Amino acid sequence: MTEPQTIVHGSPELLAAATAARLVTRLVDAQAARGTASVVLTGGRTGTAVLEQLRTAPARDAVDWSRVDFYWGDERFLPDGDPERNETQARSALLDHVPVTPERVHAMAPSDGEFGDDPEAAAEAYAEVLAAAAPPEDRYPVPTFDVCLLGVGEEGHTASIFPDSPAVHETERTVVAVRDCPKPPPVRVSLTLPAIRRSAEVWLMTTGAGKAAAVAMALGGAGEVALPAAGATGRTRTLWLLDRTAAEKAPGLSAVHLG
Ligand SMILES: O=C(O)[C@H](O)[C@@H](O)[C@H](O)[C@H](O)COP(=O)(O)O
Repeated sequence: MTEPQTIVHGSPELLAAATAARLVTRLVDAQAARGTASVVLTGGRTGTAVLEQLRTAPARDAVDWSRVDFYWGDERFLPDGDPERNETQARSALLDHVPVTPERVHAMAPSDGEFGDDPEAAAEAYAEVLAAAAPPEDRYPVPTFDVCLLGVGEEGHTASIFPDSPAVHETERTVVAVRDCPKPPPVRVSLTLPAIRRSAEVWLMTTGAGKAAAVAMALGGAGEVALPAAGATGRTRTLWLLDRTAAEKAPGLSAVHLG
């Protein structure tokens, strides 16, 4: 577990643009080191804004998009192409605009796909996708994602892991179905915290005064059951990327207040 670092940006727009630039550099560095890179995408306004900014970023094509593996931290369990699906929004924001390798875009199954309306089957299938991508020497069925992008909810959820939910108590499975999700739509598929924690770097990105209490609790030592975002840590780096309003209640933020 790495201690969280915090960077505070002057506005949500600046946070999205700066995080897009940060992601370009992270992916380029990974490809320089290994020839490939992997990123876990998130749903939500903030995560999608980052992809929108990435689409028009000047350095965008410093990344060899054909050698990036894309995963999702969670997905709304809806029919293929539904505008509310995180995959649909990510394709519209970025993936349809860069030369990705289709087989390297690892979307979670839709509710009208090969597993039908069975989110448990979709979750098990995605766990198998992760296991197949995991290096055998790691002896853990999840690859070491170079970066896992996550949003944060007002009550501290991240991905589709909500406070005191079955998902936050899950310690064995890497991907679970989520029902009765407090944030609509109610049925989802989500990585669990043990899976998220396999990431080299976890970046939690959030903006707005509505998130300030959750951010303050997470950075103030809250436990993951009450505040699941607090349990989203990377093996080499945990980075909280905030705008000023989301940071306003955080304890002793020694972060650099960037422009
Ligand atoms: O599918 C989802 O809804 C997301 O994965 C979810 O975890 C989201 O990231 C947070 O709810 C923050 O959303 P905002 O960035 O829109 O506040």
